This record gives sequence, C-alpha cells and structure tokens, in this order.
Amino acid sequence: MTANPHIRIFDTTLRDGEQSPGASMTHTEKLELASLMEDMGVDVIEAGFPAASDGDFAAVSAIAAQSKSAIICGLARSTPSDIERCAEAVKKAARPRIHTFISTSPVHMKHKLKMGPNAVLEAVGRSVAQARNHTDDVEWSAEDATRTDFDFLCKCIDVAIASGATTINVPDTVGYSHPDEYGALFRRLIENVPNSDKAIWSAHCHNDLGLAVANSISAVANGARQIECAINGLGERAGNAALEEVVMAMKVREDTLPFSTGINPIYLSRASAMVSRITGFPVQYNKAIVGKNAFAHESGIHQDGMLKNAETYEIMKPEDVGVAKTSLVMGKHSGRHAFRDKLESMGYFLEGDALNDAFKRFKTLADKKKHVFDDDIAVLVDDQLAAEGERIVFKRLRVVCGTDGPQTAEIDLTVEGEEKYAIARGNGPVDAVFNAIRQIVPHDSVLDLYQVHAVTGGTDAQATVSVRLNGEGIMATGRSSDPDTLVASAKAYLHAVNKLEARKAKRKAA
Ligand SMILES: CC(=O)SCCNC(=O)CCNC(=O)[C@H](O)C(C)(C)COP(=O)(O)OP(=O)(O)OC[C@H]1O[C@@H](n2cnc3c(N)ncnc32)[C@H](O)[C@@H]1OP(=O)(O)O
Ligand SMILES: CC(C)C(=O)C(=O)O
Ligand SMILES: [Mg+2]
Repeated sequence: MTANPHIRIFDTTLRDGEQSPGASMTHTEKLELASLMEDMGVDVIEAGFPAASDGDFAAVSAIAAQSKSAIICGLARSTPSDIERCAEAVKKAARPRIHTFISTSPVHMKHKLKMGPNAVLEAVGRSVAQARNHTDDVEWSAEDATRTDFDFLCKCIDVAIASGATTINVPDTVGYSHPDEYGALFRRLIENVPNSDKAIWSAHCHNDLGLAVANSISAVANGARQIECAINGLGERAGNAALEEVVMAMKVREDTLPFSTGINPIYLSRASAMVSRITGFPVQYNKAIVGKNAFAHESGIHQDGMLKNAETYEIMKPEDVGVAKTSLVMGKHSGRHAFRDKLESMGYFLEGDALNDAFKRFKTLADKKKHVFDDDIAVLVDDQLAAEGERIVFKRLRVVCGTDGPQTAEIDLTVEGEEKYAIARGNGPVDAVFNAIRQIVPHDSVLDLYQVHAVTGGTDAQATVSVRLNGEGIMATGRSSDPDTLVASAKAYLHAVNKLEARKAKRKAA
C-alpha cells in the first residue's frame, strides 16, 4: 500500500491574516503564534512582509531565528529592494523561503501595475533569479491568477520555473473561482506548463464567495500539493481558506480525499482560541471545527441519538481537535433522555413522576429563558424536592405594579388540596404578594429576612429569593427560584410558612 501524498500546509495567518483590517498583532504575539504553528506541524509559516515596515521585518527575523524545523517564509514584491529585505529577514531560519509575486491578470497589469505583459514576464524572471541568489527555496505567485489569460499564465509560470522557482502558487486572489473551475485550472496548468513536475503546485484561495476551502480541496484533487490557509480563515476581506477546515476535510474524508498533512489536529482548537484572543475577532458560533457549537447539540432527537451513539450526529471526535467533549446543551428543544442524563451527571437520580414533573418544569423554564444552566436545573429540582409533601401549594400569581399603584396581588393556592384565592394590596408588589398569602394562611410570624439574588447571568437570569419567618420563637427559611422575582418571592414565602407550620406541629406533638 502506498502512503497518501503529503499536502504541505502553508500558514499565512501572520501575513495575509494580518492584512485583515483590525487584525494587527504585536511582535510577542507573532512569536507565540509561530511557535504554536511549529508545534502543530505547519510545514511553511509565512511570517510577514518584511518590506512593509521595520516592525514586520523584526517579527519575520525573530520568527526565523526561533524556528526549529518549519520553513520560514517572507513575502516580497518583484522589486529588488523588497527581495533583499525579505532575504535579510528570513536568513536566520534553518529553512528560509522567499515568496515573490506579481499580478498577471489584465485588470491588475493595466490599472494597478501600469505594466504590459512583456514587462511583467521580465519581472518574473528577474525577481525569481534574484531570490534564488539567497536561497534555493523560492515560491512564485501569479497574483489574480484566476482572472488571468491561460496562455499568458502558462508563459509566466514557465519563466518562473526556468528561473528557479520551486513552488508555484496559483492564487484565487479575489475569491472569484469555484471548485470545478479552480480544479480544472490546476489540471490544465500541470499538463501544459513545461517542467511542471519541477515545482510544487500551491493553492491560495480567498473566501469572497464562501468557496475558499472547497476550491483548495479541488486544487489538491487536481495536483496541488500545498495549501495556503489561515487559522480561523483570517485574511483579506472575507478571509483565506480556514486551516482547520482543510486539514479536517482531508482527515475525515480520507476515503475520497486520499491525502495526508503533518498537522496534529489536537492543536486546532487551541490555535483558533489563540488567534481569536490576539486579534480580538470572535469565532462565529457555528464555525466548522472550532466554533462553540461545532460539537454542541440542543435538540432532543439529536441528543437522544448522541447518547445512544455519537456517530449518529458527529463525523469527528471533539477530543481529536482539542475540544474537551461534546456538550448536550439544555434548552427548549431538549428531550427527556438528555434531561435525565444531565440530572444524573449532577447527582440527581429521579424516576417516574418525579422525573416527569421535573422535566415539565424544565420545559416551562426553557420556554422563558434563553440559556438554561446547570445551576438553573439544580434549583429547579431542589425546589421540587422541597415542595413535595407541603401542605400549602402555590398555583398562580398575578401582580399589578408600576408607578401608578396601588400595587395589587391576586394569588391562587391549594391548602391541603382545597383551592383558595385571595387579592390584596401592599406597600409595593412584594408586600402585596405576602399580604395575599396571609389572607389565605393567617399567621403571626414576623418577616425577618427577604433577600433576592440572580442564580445565573443576564436579564433573563433566574432569581433566587430567600425568606426567613420568625413565629413563636421558631425560625424557618424558605427559598425558591424563578425567572419572575415575584413568583420566586411567593414560593419562598410559602416554603417558609410550610416549614414553620411543620415545626410548630412537631413542637406541639412533643
Ligand atoms: C494579494 C496580496 O495580498 S498582495 C500583498 C499585500 N500586502 C501588502 O500590501 C503589505 C503591506 N504593504 C505595505 O506596507 C506597502 O504597500 C508597501 C511597503 C509594500 C509599499 O508601499 P508604497 O511604496 O508606499 O506603495 P503603495 O502601497 O502605495 O503602492 C504599491 C506599489 O507597489 C506596486 N506593486 C504592487 N504589487 C507589486 C508587485 N508584486 N511587484 C512590484 N510592484 C508591485 C504598485 O503598482 C504600486 O506601485 P507605484 O507606487 O509605482 O504605483
Ligand atoms: C500574495 C498572494 C499570494 C496573495 O495573497 C493573493 O494573491 O491573494
Ligand atoms: Mg491572499
């Protein structure tokens, strides 16, 4: 059996990625990222554009100096001064590469470079030869290759290879191509360019139409052996092909994409988090491989499938890409299987009616609340367990409050199974609620403490209310939680009344 062809992963997060508006990185951050890239197994690190600034030059030089085994590459225009500066910056690397480029499309040559095709051809030969004077690893790129006349592109590449280029990059600079077309371009170029076997062919795709990863994969299927990509798909405009996506596409679909890379995917999650932290660009929740939701399931049918066998809804293992584990997120789409599993993981073992009741209460809460956290579930179950066997049971509450007053509360309770209703006013909504309860359950105890705090964050957080009553020297504290603070208050008060009554009865019996 022959080994799968090796696809070189060329990471341009530090060069094309940094060109993304707002993504500038400090010297130290660049070194930190380059070091992680080496650990991860990146073959070529494009560390920057040394002629761009003294800062860029210093960063490329430092990355070259700290490098161990990866190729360290700098980008240069075809101008002699850019190439000299780049050569100087990468020279300390164990494996230095100069990457030089010039545009070849009619629109770029005419309007941007203001050069004719012959002048461009001359620049290709001269720049590659100059770069070869410094290193035997020279990459040449035809900027805007996908909008370039095919015959002219072939001529340029022919000259680049003849002048010593060892890697030929065919960028889809403006993200214009689509997979069939881009793959066919590689096939045609490799078939038509003389000495095409003397160079490694490289894909560099932008994501303006959301096709960067698909185009890169198509290039590989048609002869490319290097993919230029960036962590989190960072890069000019809509970005470059995302490194984590191209790597995992080839790994997961090795059956139809028989290629290998040197990347250890366990680092993918960490690399993504590092780039996000450094640039301040958040990772989209539904981003493939590294998004917060890439291994999270909320809907009941999927959660049930996942609990039975993870292969039902996951095509790769989260731990393979450095994500601790799949998360079954509890929300309004969750089902009973996942709810029970969650409870058990939190140490609650409910069965039968208790489980059904808790599940019903959980669904009611999830309908009201966007995020149901473990703490929310804990108080929900604790409340239910505490309420079991209580004499006075809360049913319904309606409160009128606001600036115009009077604050009024209407409450429905059952006392030993018998339905009771009361309406009362108060000095504020909480007072009105407690007065209404007192009408149904008259008692002499005094309110010692009333405290509210949020269980979880956000304006939809559950409020936990604690109420302490003191009657005839006996104290009882009630506690309850609900997204509605007044409902939590009523339930906490009743919880305390129930406890107080039970304690008084115990004392009498003693
Ligand atoms: C598709 C890509 O990603 S290309 C890489 C993009 N990266 C960058 O631009 C890196 C950051 N750039 C910079 O710091 C600056 O643009 C520099 C230092 C490179 C050049 O700065 P300046 O000399 O002020 O030129 P400016 O950026 O305004 O214009 C670019 C010049 O380079 C020319 N040019 C562009 N590409 C090339 C090329 N590959 N080879 C030769 N000349 C080129 C343009 O025609 C223009 O020339 P002109 O001044 O004669 O009109
Ligand atoms: C400089 C080249 C490789 C580039 O970034 C592009 O064409 O997108
Ligand atoms: Mg680019």
